[in-house]
Amino acid sequence: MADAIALERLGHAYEGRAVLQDLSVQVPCGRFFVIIGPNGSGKTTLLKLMAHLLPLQKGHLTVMGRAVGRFGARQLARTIAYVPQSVPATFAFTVFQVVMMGRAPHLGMLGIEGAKDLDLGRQAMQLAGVADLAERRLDQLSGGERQRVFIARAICQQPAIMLLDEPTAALDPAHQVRVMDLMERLKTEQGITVVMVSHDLNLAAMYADLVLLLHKGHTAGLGPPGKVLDYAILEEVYGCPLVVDKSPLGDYPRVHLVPGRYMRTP
Ligand SMILES: Nc1ncnc2c1ncn2[C@@H]1O[C@H](COP(=O)(O)OP(=O)(O)OP(=O)(O)O)[C@@H](O)[C@H]1O
Repeated sequence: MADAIALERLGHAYEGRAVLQDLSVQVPCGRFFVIIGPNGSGKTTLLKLMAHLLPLQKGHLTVMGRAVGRFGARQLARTIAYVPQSVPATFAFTVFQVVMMGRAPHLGMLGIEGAKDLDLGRQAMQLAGVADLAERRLDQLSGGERQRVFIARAICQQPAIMLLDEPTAALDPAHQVRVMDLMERLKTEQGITVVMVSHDLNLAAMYADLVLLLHKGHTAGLGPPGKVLDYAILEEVYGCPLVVDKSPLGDYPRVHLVPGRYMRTP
């Protein structure tokens, strides 16, 4: 299977401080790929590099077999949709207007939306569960509602690859499952490649085909959840005790945090 994204010896530094080092990773087309790792391990930086929101400093990055720098902005926007970690609340547009921005790379010279574009916008709002908020302004929404609006915008963009930075962080359990199920459906029914940063190890366990565990800008684990979500690997990377057992729902690892009081010796 071709790779949706391939990194070769990728490195990145901010003001001379290296945050990603020598990363070589392939994301095969049509897979659900989840990036996990401690705070500051480089997950968002990696996702922004994949989206070409940060300039490539070191190494190679190809998207659908083509060097990322060789894409025009419009072409890249038709290929990749990016949902940021936090979205500005002070955005004086309505939900529907924001969702329709996802159509921009598909519109003609005059930028006029047709009936098909408007339908796709409404469908995307339905799928992300924000249809009833269509006429509300973004600054009148809760954090979780705003997050779902940006997911709707990404769906409306009809990309081949979805990059999502902690899309479930502000969501209640029902909306978390809804977003994860939706991404799984986009993968299964439309062959979309989903790359997601998450701190939720159990969501990663249940939905990911492949998990990348980052530690201080390096790969500490890469493979199916059953291989990467191993307690010894996780404890070493996160630096805290964890218990991993088997989910009652199926053949998935399940990760438990361990309260400090269980670690004290009597
Ligand atoms: N614009 C920036 N300028 C300087 N340093 C930055 C910048 N953005 C991120 N960093 C630093 O780079 C490192 C990696 O940051 P990044 O946001 O990629 O981590 P992360 O794994 O996504 O973290 P988190 O789980 O907390 O969201 C951190 O040490 C962070 O402080």
